Amino acid sequence: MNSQLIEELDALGGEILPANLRDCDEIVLNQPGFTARIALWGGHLVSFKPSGQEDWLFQSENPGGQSRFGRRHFGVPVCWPWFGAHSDDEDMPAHGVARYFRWQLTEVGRFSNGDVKIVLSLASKDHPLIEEMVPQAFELRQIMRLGETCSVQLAAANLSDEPMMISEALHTYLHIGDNAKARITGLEGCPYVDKFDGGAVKLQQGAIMPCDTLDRVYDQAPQQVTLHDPVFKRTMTITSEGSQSTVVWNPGEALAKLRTDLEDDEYRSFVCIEAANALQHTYHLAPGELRTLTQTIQCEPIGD
Ligand SMILES: O=P(O)(O)OC[C@H]1O[C@@H](O)[C@H](O)[C@@H](O)[C@@H]1O
Repeated sequence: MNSQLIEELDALGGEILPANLRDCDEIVLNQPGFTARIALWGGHLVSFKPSGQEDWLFQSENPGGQSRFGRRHFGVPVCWPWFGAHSDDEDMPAHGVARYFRWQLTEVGRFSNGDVKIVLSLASKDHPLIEEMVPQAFELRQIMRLGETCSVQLAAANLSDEPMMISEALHTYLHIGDNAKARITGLEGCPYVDKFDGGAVKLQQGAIMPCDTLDRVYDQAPQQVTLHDPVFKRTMTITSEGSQSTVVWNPGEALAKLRTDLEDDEYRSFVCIEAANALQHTYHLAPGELRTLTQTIQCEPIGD
């Protein structure tokens, strides 16, 4: 890794530590107001923990599948260039390739208001296996902005001379005190595809509560959704830009027990609210085109 970047990270109060995640390095940031961790494997923002608060992001205790395409459940995985199963090849891993490769740290600094800026990139040309799996050349960049709020912007460029078919998500695992008590508002009246009910199309009636056994792709969703957590006594506002679908996922008890890459009880401690473009919002990224998808989390305490 470039020594200037390491010096810049050091000046920010950050360091790179060897982690146990696929033996890949992790960036650890210690700031006066928060700590954060970013795994270069998969380019995951793993943890964002403001001082005196519970982490905003969930991390599974389970190390996940140890194969090349083993899944890990924490932080903000990037699903790209496909969301869910591959459209015509069942041997391809779920949710694309971006979360299974090592990203490069390319920039470290601050925004003008003092927020920390970390930029990671993943270029297909640097990974022969990606070139085998995805015919078109591309480059991805994530700009993480960490301060009073926490945001991830994914920028994707098609560097080939053919269009690319894209579905995508920032698959954020939000950390909650108890999924039976947490509630999501903002999606009332939106149509959704219920993946736990054979893809039936339904209309959201009222708030989502409990946050249990949900695998839903919402369409025409507003760009802002709120997660109310009476146990951690906070509300999180999740704002998306560049997203036409909002995915809400919690595996529930039965599915969690079947999974070997998640501990049995962990479904109680997270709900995923994902900024996405999926199903009918799959789109063509033209040669030379760049698109961005952004998700920002804000958090407010709930008084007693
Ligand atoms: O286990 P994975 O591949 O990380 O995916 C978790 C879930 O991610 C959600 O976004 C999908 O809608 C679910 O169908 C999927 O099960």
